[in-house]
Amino acid sequence: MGPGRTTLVPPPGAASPVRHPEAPAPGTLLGPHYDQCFGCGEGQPHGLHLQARAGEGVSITAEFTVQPAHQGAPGLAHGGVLASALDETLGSLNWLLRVIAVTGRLETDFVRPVPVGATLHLEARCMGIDGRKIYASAVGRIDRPDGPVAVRADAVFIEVKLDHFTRNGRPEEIKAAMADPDQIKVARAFEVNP
Ligand SMILES: CCCCCCCCCC(=O)SCCNC(=O)CCNC(=O)[C@H](O)C(C)(C)COP(=O)(O)OP(=O)(O)OC[C@H]1O[C@@H](n2cnc3c(N)ncnc32)[C@H](O)[C@@H]1OP(=O)(O)O
Repeated sequence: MGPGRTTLVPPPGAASPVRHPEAPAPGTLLGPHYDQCFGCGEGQPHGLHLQARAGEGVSITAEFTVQPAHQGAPGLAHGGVLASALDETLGSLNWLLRVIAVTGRLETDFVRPVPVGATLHLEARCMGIDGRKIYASAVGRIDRPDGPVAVRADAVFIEVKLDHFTRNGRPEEIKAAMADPDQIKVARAFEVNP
C-alpha cells in the first residue's frame, strides 16, 4: 500500500512494540534531540520548547505551554502548532524503541480550541510495528494530565538510517551537527546497530 493510502491502524500480524532494554527509565526527562528543533530545541527561540518524559512501556508524556507566538486566531493556538506538538511527542517514542524514524503520515483531530497560556499535557503510545512502519497514537489534554481532550492524532512513522539526514539536510546545519559532541551522543543513542 503506497503513501497516502497507508492505514493508521496496525495491520493484523503487526508486532507488539518492545521497549529497548537500554531505554531511559520511566519518568526520565528526555531532553532535546536537537538544540534547533522547532518542537523541543532549547536554542530555538520560535519553538515549542516541548518537554518529553519516558513513560511506562513504549509511551511518552510531554508538556508544552502555548505562547503568544503560537497563535492562529486571537488568543488561540494555531492548529499546525498543535499538530507539531503531537508530532514531536510521537517522534519521541524513538528514544524508547531506539530506532530512527520520521513521520510518514499524521492525522489530527482538533477537538477543543486551546487558549494562549494553556499547557497541553500530551501522551503518546506505540500501537504496533510492521517492518519499517511504526504505528502510534497521541492525545493532548488542557492544563492537567486528566484535563479535557483538545487534540488527538494517529500516525505512521517510517524507520530510516542516519544517512536520511546527512543526505537530505542543508550542508551548513549537517556540518555543525556532526561537529557537536552532544549531537553525536544523541545519534548513538538511537542507533541499534552502530
Ligand atoms: C532522530 C529522532 C527524531 C525524534 C523527534 C522527531 C520529531 C519530529 C518528527 C518529524 O516531523 S520527521 C519530519 C517529517 N517527515 C519527513 O520529512 C519524511 C519525508 N518522507 C521521506 O523522507 C520518505 O517518504 C520516507 C523516508 C518516509 C519513506 O521513503 P522510503 O523510500 O524509505 O519508503 P519506501 O517507499 O521504501 O516505503 C517503505 C514502507 O513505508 C511505507 N511508507 C512510505 N512512505 C510513507 C508515508 N509517507 N506514509 C505512510 N507510509 C509510508 C510504504 O508504503 C512501505 O510500506 P510497505 O513496506 O508495507 O510496502
